[in-house]
Amino acid sequence: MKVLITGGNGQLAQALGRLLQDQGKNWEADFKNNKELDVTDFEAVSEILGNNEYAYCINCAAFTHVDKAESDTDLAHQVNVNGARNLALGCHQNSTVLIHISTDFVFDGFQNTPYSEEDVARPLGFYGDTKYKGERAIISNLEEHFILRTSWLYSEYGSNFMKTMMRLGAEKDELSVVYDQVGTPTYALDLAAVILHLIEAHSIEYGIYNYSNEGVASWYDFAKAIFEEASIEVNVKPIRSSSYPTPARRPNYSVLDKTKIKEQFSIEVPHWRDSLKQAVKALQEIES
Ligand SMILES: NC(=O)C1=CN([C@@H]2O[C@H](COP(=O)(O)OP(=O)(O)OC[C@H]3O[C@@H](n4cnc5c(N)ncnc54)[C@H](OP(=O)(O)O)[C@@H]3O)[C@@H](O)[C@H]2O)C=CC1
Ligand SMILES: Cc1cn([C@H]2C[C@H](O)[C@@H](COP(=O)(O)OP(=O)(O)O[C@H]3O[C@@H](C)C(=O)[C@@H](O)[C@H]3O)O2)c(=O)[nH]c1=O
Repeated sequence: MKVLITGGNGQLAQALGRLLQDQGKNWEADFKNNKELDVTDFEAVSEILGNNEYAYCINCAAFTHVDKAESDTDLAHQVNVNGARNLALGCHQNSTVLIHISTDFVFDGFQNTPYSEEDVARPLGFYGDTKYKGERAIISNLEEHFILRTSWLYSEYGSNFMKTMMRLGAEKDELSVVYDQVGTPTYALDLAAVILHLIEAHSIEYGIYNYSNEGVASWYDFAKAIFEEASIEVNVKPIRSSSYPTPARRPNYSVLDKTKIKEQFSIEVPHWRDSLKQAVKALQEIES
C-alpha cells in the first residue's frame, strides 16, 4: 500500500514521519513538500495521483497563518479551498481515500457547550472561512473522505503556541495571555496516531470527525501549564482578547465534542495535560 502526504515540511506531516519511523510500517509513505507538490496546481496533483496507486492521501498542506489570512486572502483561498478541491478531484479519478484536516475555527464560538460535527459552521475569520469552504469542496467532489477537525495543534515540530511560549518565556519576565478564548490543545503526535489508526482500520465510515485531546483550557491556562512543565519562571498575566488586538477575530469557545470518533474507532483520547508533558520533553531533547 502507498500513501501520499502533502505539506511534507509542516508540523503534522513531521509528526506523522516521526510515528512512522518509530512504529515501522509495511506500507510506503510518500512525503511531498510544497516545492515537490504544490496542491494549488491541478495538473501536478492529477499527475502524481494518476502515476501512483495511492490507497490514501493525507492532506497536511494548508495556509495556517490565521492573522495573515485576513490580508493574504487570495493565497489562503488558493491553498485551503482550491488545494483541497484539486486533491478531492484527483483522489476521485484514482480511487484514493482523502484524509483532510480542518479546524475548530470553522465555528464562531458563541456556544458554551462542545461543538459536534452537526453544529452549524460560521467562521469569524478568513482562515476559518477558507477551511470551511475547503471541507465543502471535498464533500461535493469525493465520497471517500475523512475530514478531521482538530484544534490548537502543537508539538516539538514547526511553529506553534507551545514553541512561541517557550521562546518568549526565555526572553521575558512577564507575558500577557488571553483567558477568554477557551478550547483544547492537541498534541500533533496524538492526531498523527489517530490518522494511522484510521488507515490501518481500512474504515469506510467516511465523513467529518472531531478530534482534539481531552479537557478544556484557555490560552492562559495552556501557557501556565507549558511554563510549569518546562520549569520556566515567568509571570503570566491573564488578559481579555480586547487587550490583545489581532487582525483576525478568534472564537471565544471552540471545544470539540469527540463522541463520534471515540465510538466509531474505539480510541482512547489522552488528556491535553498528559500529552503536554511528552511534547515539552521531546522539544527539550531536540534542543539539548
Ligand atoms: N496548527 C494548528 O494549530 C492547527 C492546524 N489545523 C489544520 O491542521 C493541518 C496541519 O497543520 P500544521 O501542520 O500545523 O500546519 P503547518 O503550517 O505546520 O504545515 C502546513 C504545510 O503546508 C505547506 N503548504 C503551504 N502551501 C502549500 C501548497 N500550495 N502546496 C503544498 N504545501 C503547501 C506549508 O509550507 P510553507 O510553510 O512553506 O508555506 C507547510 O509546510 C492544516 O490543515 C491546518 O489547517 C487545525 C487546527 C489547528
Ligand atoms: C503569543 C501570544 C498570543 N496570545 C493569544 C493570541 C491568540 O488569541 C491566542 C493563540 O495564539 P496564536 O496566534 O499562537 O494561535 P492561533 O494561530 O490563533 O492558533 C490557531 O491556529 C489555527 C491554524 C487553528 O486552526 C486553530 O485551531 C488555532 O490553533 O493567544 C496572547 O494572548 N499572548 C501572547 O503572547
